Amino acid sequence: MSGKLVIGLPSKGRLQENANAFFARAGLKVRQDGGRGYTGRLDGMANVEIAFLSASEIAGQLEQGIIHLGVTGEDLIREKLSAPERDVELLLPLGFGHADVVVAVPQSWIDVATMADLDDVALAFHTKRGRRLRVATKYFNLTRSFFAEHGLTDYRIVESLGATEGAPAAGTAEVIVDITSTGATLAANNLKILDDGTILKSQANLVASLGAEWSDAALKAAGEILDRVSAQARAAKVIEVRFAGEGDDAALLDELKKRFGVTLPFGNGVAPVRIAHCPEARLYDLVAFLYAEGRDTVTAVRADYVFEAKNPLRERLVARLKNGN
Ligand SMILES: Nc1ncnc2c1ncn2[C@@H]1O[C@H](COP(=O)(O)OP(=O)(O)OP(=O)(O)O)[C@@H](O)[C@H]1O
Ligand SMILES: O=P(O)(O)OC[C@H]1O[C@H](OP(=O)(O)OP(=O)(O)O)[C@H](O)[C@@H]1O
Ligand SMILES: [Mg+2]
Repeated sequence: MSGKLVIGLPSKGRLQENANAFFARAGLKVRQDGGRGYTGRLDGMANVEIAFLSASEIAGQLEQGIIHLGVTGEDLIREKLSAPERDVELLLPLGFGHADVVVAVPQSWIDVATMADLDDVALAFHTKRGRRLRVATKYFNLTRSFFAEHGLTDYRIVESLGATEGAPAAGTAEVIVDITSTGATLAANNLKILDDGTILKSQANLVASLGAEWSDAALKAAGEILDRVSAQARAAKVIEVRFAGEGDDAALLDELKKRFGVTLPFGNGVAPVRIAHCPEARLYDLVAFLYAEGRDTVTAVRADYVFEAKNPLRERLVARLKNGN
């Protein structure tokens, strides 16, 4: 290995578009080699290599330490890794790729609403038919552990790699475990989610491999990416407000902190320009207050980044790498 930071990104679809947008917000442009190649880079970061992979391959390569960082669904991390707590760190939920892994049964099963009801049905089914209730899924591990937590043992899994929601109507299974986002596919197949049948609320995460070879260059590149991401996220939450200072303004600044929830990123100094980061929802209240205080001009700018040397995200990665190996 070159010692570079290797990042696994989804190679297609909505996950890919959203992952690219996530890096772009942090000022990092994803470039695909040759336009459609399966490798790439981040503009301006010489020590980064990108591998375009399927979401499930990303989970596997994080486990094996082939890639350092990856963007993939939490569902795939929990399903494919034998010891996710030991082998990876979920650094940041990314706010896209939302999908719930759920247990669903035919809507016609009107007296089945909970996992306990399903347990009753499973026992009755076995007794009456002489065979066990079938659950169609590709989430073997999540299904086994969730069913075990609910004391449900009288079933068998039938592997389904696609069109899982069609299994009950096709007669290949009675129950399904699959992901749902809008619920349209379940509804179209006359299925309903059990009241306590949500196994996992998944979304895409930025995930770090703890078993990868972390060279100094790789760790430095990851640190810069995480700093940019944190700075952008912090900046997106506030608006920078400037107004004329009068005297040391200590009392006024204290009042701003109490009444408007602002932070004073550069402290209560004697500088004539006061800089306050105001929650967006409080901006006009703050401006009106400053007018009333005799500050005739207030400007509000959006900071592109609010960098902070102490970054819990980067520190957690470093701490996990120290402890985990
Ligand atoms: N509506 C959706 N359909 C499919 N996946 C979704 C949906 N919403 C979110 N996801 C998430 O996207 C990830 C799966 O992505 P994708 O289907 O590209 O990967 P894959 O399963 O490896 O590839 P393939 O579907 O080609 O086998 C999972 O983490 C899943 O939870
Ligand atoms: O709740 P919904 O919004 O209806 O989404 C859920 C469906 O979307 C996915 O399939 P997709 O069409 O992406 O095809 P895939 O199975 O090939 O990934 C998933 O496998 C579900 O079947
Ligand atoms: Mg898919």
